[in-house]
Amino acid sequence: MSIRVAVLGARGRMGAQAVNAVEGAADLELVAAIDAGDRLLDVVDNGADVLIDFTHPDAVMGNLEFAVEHGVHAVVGTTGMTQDRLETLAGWLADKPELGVLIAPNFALGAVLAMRFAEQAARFYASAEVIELHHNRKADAPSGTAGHTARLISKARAEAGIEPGPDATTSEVDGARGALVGDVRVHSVRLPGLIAHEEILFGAEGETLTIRHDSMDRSSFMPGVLLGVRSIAKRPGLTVGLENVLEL
Ligand SMILES: NC(=O)C1=CN([C@@H]2O[C@H](COP(=O)(O)OP(=O)(O)OC[C@H]3O[C@@H](n4cnc5c(N)ncnc54)[C@H](OP(=O)(O)O)[C@@H]3O)[C@@H](O)[C@H]2O)C=CC1
Ligand SMILES: O=C(O)C1=N[C@H](C(=O)O)C[C@H](O)C1
Repeated sequence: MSIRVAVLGARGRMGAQAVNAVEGAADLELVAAIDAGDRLLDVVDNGADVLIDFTHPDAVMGNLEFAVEHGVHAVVGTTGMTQDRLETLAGWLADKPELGVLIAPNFALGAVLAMRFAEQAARFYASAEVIELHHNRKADAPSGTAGHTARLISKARAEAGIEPGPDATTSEVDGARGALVGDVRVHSVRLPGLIAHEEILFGAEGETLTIRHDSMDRSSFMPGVLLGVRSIAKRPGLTVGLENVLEL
């Protein structure tokens, strides 16, 4: 039996890709393609098992409240999922123990691996910075991926008892040293021509390590999205990060 899927944000850059990916998968059936202003109840009326959300940070929590209320599993790529939001979502899910929600800051395999590699490197380097580069139509900065990467590095360093490395800056034009996420500096670049790119830089005496990932095409996110859709019914509760599904 096929998995019945609804796509939210269906006319957007990612939603349109997700619609095509679902339509191209023999074991999935697209039952609703919904964008801003469309009728959300079609998700339920058309019997969706799983919804995919690629909408907007301002819309995603409302969509998730709806999904949980109506017993629809959710696979979420939309950014803006702060710790407060994750706690709220976990609270909603506590009343629906059979339901699964996957929040993935990045569905591209290479990006997930890059984050894992950065987490592993973090305990060996006191100094680390993240540069993320995206298309100039992106609403949020820093990217969800960069935020997640920075938090992973901060946590790994703290667990290893490492303080962030020295920085002699005493005079700064506002923003020149980037934004602090945890205790990691994150720098955001926005340019037409880019899709989604991230560099994680580590420095120590006499050496640097750079981990870089590039999504050249939004199709790079689709295998991860489909994996999420196929596995979410077997993962009740809240899962944050595709690395957990991949068992990295
Ligand atoms: N996790 C991952 O791997 C990835 C995540 N993303 C994230 O996905 C999100 C979407 O990105 P992208 O596709 O580039 O953005 P787009 O702006 O191209 O698409 C978003 C779409 O969602 C629509 N929308 C807004 N509100 C609602 C709503 N309440 N219900 C249904 N549809 C709605 C928008 O309509 P309108 O324009 O009319 O508002 C638009 O068509 C972003 O947060 C982005 O960071 C992106 C790439 C990969
Ligand atoms: O908006 C995008 O394009 C992307 N958003 C996600 C993010 O903010 O990390 C994932 C990827 O970087 C593309």
